[in-house]
Amino acid sequence: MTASVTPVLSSRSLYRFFRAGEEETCALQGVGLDVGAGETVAVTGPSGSGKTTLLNCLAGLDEPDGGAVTVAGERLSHRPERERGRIRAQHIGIVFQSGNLLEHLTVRDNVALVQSLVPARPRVPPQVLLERTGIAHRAGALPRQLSGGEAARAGLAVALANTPGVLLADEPTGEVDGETERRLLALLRERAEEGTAVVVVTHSRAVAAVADRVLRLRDGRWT
Ligand SMILES: Nc1ncnc2c1ncn2[C@@H]1O[C@H](COP(=O)(O)OP(=O)(O)OP(=O)(O)O)[C@@H](O)[C@H]1O
Repeated sequence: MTASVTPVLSSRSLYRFFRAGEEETCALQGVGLDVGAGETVAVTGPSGSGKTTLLNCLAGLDEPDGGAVTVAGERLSHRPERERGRIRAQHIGIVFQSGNLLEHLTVRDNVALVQSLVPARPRVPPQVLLERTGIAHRAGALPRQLSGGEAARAGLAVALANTPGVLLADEPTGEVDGETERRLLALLRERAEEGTAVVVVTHSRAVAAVADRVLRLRDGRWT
């Protein structure tokens, strides 16, 4: 897959520090990244190397202490939360380990809610999306009634609900069996082929194998 010339997602020299008492951790130390439309980038690295911190900054869920994030030509970092929320809803789908499902809504209604946030967007009907992610049979279930693998599939359906230009996924296949992993990977590839820029944090070789580029973080820097 060849990336387009203009990146859909960019980070420039990202820094993020965490302070706990006397101790300071430099979770990100000048991380740059450009991801083009249709490109899939896998981010690997040991525990504590900064992968989740990077994804949080790329999603606008966390603010970097230095550097900038740009999505679809708009600066995402160092903007009020309300504006970051708007940019996220328009351009970014997120699959996080902590889950992206609202507990009081069924799987189907979680998808429908996300789609209602940006009404003008062309998109796949919820039922079709749930079938493609292999979770249609649990459409009426609440998140707490799902197994880990089912929750992963439902989470991907929600992340893809608005046909986002950027998909950020933290270990999306962490809790699924081999067959489900193949199915989710096929879906990620399909989205990338339709033009989505995908960044996936993973320890899985199968996931890294389908990526166009595999980047490795260590101590908050690319190695
Ligand atoms: N909110 C926080 N407060 C203090 N330190 C933090 C915070 N979040 C992350 N860190 C520290 O920043 C570093 C990077 O953490 P991060 O979660 O990004 O790593 P990771 O590569 O995703 O790890 P894992 O593979 O174990 O999920 C770690 O040393 C972690 O302890």
